[in-house]
Amino acid sequence: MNWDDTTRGAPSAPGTPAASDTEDRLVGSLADGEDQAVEAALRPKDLDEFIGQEKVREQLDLVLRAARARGATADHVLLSGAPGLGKTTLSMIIAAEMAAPIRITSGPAIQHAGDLAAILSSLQEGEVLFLDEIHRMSRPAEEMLYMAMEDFRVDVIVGKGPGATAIPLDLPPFTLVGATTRAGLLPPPLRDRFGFTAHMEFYEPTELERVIRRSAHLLDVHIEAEGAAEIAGRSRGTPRIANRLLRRVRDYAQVKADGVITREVAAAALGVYEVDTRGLDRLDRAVLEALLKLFGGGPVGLSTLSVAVGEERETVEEVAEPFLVREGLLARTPRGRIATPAAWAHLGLTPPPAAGAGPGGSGQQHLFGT
Ligand SMILES: Nc1ncnc2c1ncn2[C@@H]1O[C@H](COP(=O)(O)OP(=O)(O)OP(=O)(O)O)[C@@H](O)[C@H]1O
Repeated sequence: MNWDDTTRGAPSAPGTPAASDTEDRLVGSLADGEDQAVEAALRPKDLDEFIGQEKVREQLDLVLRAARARGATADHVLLSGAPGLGKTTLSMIIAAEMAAPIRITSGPAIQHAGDLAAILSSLQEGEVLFLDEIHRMSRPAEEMLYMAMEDFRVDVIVGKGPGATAIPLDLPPFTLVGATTRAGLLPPPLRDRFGFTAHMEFYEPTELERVIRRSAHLLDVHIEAEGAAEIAGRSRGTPRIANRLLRRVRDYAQVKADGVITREVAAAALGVYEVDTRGLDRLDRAVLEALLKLFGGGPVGLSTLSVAVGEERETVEEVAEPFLVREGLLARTPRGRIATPAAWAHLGLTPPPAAGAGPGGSGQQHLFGT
């Protein structure tokens, strides 16, 4: 495997999660330094080991088997889905299943067409090129990629201005695996050049339980089924978060218990880290509590809500809200943010009369801020 060392740590750009999602959040979905160090050991190595995503697995299995039977390089693959759902892992599995080497890089690392030409021209026949955050590649690089994907050829421009010449360069057949959190951000000409496109969904708690039990086994941690279920329920549908919570619970079990992760140990450990039964952390709960306790469940404007929580508007909007919306706890409406009945129930509070009717609900006449 060949890691392109410019891959990580590139500046963020529009379309990427807010910086605070990467910083000291146990339930953040982006990889932190510790995740990167242990993830390699926890990655499933083949499709059989890969848990969940049944449809994607079945379809990919067919694509790869057929290519192997033809003795051909596999079609280009586009994987879309939230961070931490297994896109990098699947790209490595594709390479392993095709017995091919893999090169890993990312869109932000390729700012010039020349960067891409250098990578493409050094690929071996059949190699898998994993391009993470493909939607963040520069325009000239993207255009070079069109021809490379379709004709296995690039035009290298030598010189500048009227004297510039395009020198065609043949490439060995390769498989591009592109990953993106937002397939909708890809220009159609790029999207259309992928032979197989898969969207990865958030995982069911039962699938995350299997991820956690498998990881516990690899980390040599003793975990009971109920302990795994407790962690799975708080993992926000994301294997990366499940594995991270498992490591924190393991620490707690080692220091405060006899090393075994039971339901009680998992619940107590995650209580210490302020990750609640649905996977909400301190920030998520602060937003919900302000919405319910200060504004009667809304509607309330984002700016007002952010001031009440003491956070930047962007942090509330980009870090806390997406998960609250996904969980059906908060709704964004043209009149402002509204808590749903599930939010009142989750915080154990009683909605005021005529409140808590959810999006489009009646009786909520007050509008705080904008
Ligand atoms: N289906 C799965 N079964 C078991 N473990 C998984 C699965 N999917 C992901 N994981 C684990 O979750 C962690 C994160 O996965 P991975 O790095 O592949 O996510 P990603 O989607 O590429 O994230 P990013 O977009 O941030 O790069 C890895 O440690 C991997 O082992």
